Amino acid sequence: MTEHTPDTDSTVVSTDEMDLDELREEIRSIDREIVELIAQRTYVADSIARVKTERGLATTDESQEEAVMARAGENAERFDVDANMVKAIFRLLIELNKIEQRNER
Ligand SMILES: C=C(O[C@@H]1C=C(C(=O)O)C=C[C@H]1O)C(=O)O
Repeated sequence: MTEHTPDTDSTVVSTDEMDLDELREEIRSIDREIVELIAQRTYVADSIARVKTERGLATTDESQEEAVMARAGENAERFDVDANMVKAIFRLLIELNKIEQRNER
């Protein structure tokens, strides 16, 4: 059942709506953190690109990509989220990093 409580303006808002707003605020904060972490991952890729240039290494390192993907699967299981979905996201993150590295070199 939906309860109703007056807010500070004395208009009536449902507690269900308040919960929804709070939960969406939580999502908003998480979304910001996700983008911040993607940015951090991309900055590290810039540094890796410089090391690769110095050492004459190729941008793509398949064995490292396999290790990243395996870790993504393990972490998905650890946090009980769909491993295929998490791996699809990591595939995109890897491609994003490689585009960034190619621009950097
Ligand atoms: C970041 C690197 O460059 C590429 C991008 C990777 C990634 O985003 O995880 C992994 C391997 C490379 O193909 C790396 O070599 O570590």
